[in-house]
Amino acid sequence: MDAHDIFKKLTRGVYFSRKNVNNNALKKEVIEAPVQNDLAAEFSQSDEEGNDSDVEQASEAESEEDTAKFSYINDDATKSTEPKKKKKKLNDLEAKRKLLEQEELNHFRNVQRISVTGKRVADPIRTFDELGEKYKVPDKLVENLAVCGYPLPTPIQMQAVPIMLQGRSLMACAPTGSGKTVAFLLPVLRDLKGPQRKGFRAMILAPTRELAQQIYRECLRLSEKTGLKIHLINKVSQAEQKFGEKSSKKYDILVSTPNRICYLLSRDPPVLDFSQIEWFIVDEADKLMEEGANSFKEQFDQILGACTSSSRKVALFSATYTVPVAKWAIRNLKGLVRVTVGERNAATDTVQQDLLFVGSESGKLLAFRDLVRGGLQPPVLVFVQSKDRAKQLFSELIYDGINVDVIHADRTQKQRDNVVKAFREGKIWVLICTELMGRGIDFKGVNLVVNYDFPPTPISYIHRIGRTGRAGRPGRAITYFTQDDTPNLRSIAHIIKNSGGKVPDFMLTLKKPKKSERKNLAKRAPEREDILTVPKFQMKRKEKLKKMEELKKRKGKGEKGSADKAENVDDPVISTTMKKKPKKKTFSKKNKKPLA
Ligand SMILES: Nc1ncnc2c1ncn2[C@@H]1O[C@H](COP(=O)(O)OP(=O)(O)OP(=O)(O)O)[C@@H](O)[C@H]1O
Repeated sequence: MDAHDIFKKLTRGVYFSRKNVNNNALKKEVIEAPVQNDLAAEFSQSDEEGNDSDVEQASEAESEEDTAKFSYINDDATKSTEPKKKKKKLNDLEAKRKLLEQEELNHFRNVQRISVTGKRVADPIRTFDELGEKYKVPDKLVENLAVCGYPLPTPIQMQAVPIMLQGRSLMACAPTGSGKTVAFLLPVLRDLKGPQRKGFRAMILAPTRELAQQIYRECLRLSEKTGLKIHLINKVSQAEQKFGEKSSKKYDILVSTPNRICYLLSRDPPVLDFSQIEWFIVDEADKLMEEGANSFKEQFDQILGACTSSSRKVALFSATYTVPVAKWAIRNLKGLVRVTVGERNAATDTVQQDLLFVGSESGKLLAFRDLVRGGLQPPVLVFVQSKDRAKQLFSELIYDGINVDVIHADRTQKQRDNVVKAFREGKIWVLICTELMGRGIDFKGVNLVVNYDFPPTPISYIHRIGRTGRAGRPGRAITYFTQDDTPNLRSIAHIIKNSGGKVPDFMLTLKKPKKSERKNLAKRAPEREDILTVPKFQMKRKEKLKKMEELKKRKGKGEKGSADKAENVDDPVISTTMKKKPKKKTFSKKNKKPLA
């Protein structure tokens, strides 16, 4: 008879329960025993999530160990613990494997500077080839990516594409020029699974016509040979004729600006039908959802309201993050995932940024001429705060013999198209523009952005300077400022510092402007002296003559029809000019000479 048998005899009839056992002694034993799951030790250095699960596992192990002790009095105890131990070992191995995977995933996201918020978020992809295996993305689409010259996904593509392929709504923020267009086009093209003649199933909204055109072109390139039909509303008058009841059924994807769509939706009967829309994509979401006078919010709500399908998903993309958009998304989008690449509201770190104090308005012109004299590397984009100032600067630079042109909302669609095309083709070296070109436009290889007029908001600064330094290329941005620009100087200095640039210390400690002051600046740019080198009295005579000529011309013409107006209302700045009679101005390019 061994000790075990003696113990059994002595304790016959005694019932053991958890209460009867000396808990403290038992616990001590469990803790001091070589814990079977060595995970706790191994992952003690892991992140918060890992540690949490370690704690859970340790307590699970503890309770299982307890059970083993109590079952000791049972005759069959030894037999029954065997499979349990095996199962536990398997569970532990599985848990260990999962933890390792999670660790590796977290590390990968950290390296790519991807952060995600949401439940059960899809893992990021490392290569485009993975899309075929995991998400059944057709070979054709993957081949098109290679043809476009995209060998590997950018961080936003790595994470946004699988999330959208999971069928989840998304709010994505990633730096300017980081490939957000492909990030939303690719999953949409996969999800629509070829043409179906059901009418529009995806819609992409952009704030300006130029950006809508650019997205349309990228969509055509990526959807090559998929059979999907994409439509860009260029002219509302044409669209009205085009979208009869049947003809609109043949298109799968619509790309447009909000005003054009709203105009067509408000026709009686409505020219567009959005009841089949599955994907509602908003590029530059913070711009399109901005509240206040001259904003797009009303149009945004109207369009979203027309997308009545229960399977509708929404994806919001921008380089800048605003709290109202995040709040709206959290409140309205089921199963939302939020993705941010890098720091929120940061400038691209591939752009070398400089701030230059120019003293006065005339100092800006001197500084720009100095820049040209020192050698300018085209293409160059120059931002000013208004159409009038764009025209003034153009008149100055054209007489300097600079190969320059100008784009703003007063120019006709044809003129705007021609200018963009010429700039893309390198026929224009310096392009003067307004906020109209500040967002989304992807001119390949812009070497320099000049903020001739200080940006109205830090957000505008990030987008404007993001026209250079795109897709990992280096770029440069110079921002002129005068005493009048001090209110926003502090925030912009911080943006420069945060992206690795150097700024004088005093700028970082300038007084913070009041909220009301910032709001006013965002709404209305400061009054500035005209851009001119000709004495003022000569200019006034010239202006009088010009105005008289314009009056004569206008008398000969009637007002434009409402459809024409809808063509010309891409951005809020333009819509304010709708009330005025259209001015027409043509620019002589006779004096254009290439840069010396
Ligand atoms: N995977 C990729 N590999 C290399 N280049 C890419 C890749 N994806 C996109 N690009 C290129 O990167 C450039 C910028 O892309 P895109 O215009 O989509 O940027 P974005 O993030 O939308 O910028 P913005 O915020 O200014 O609108 C484009 O010229 C595009 O062709």
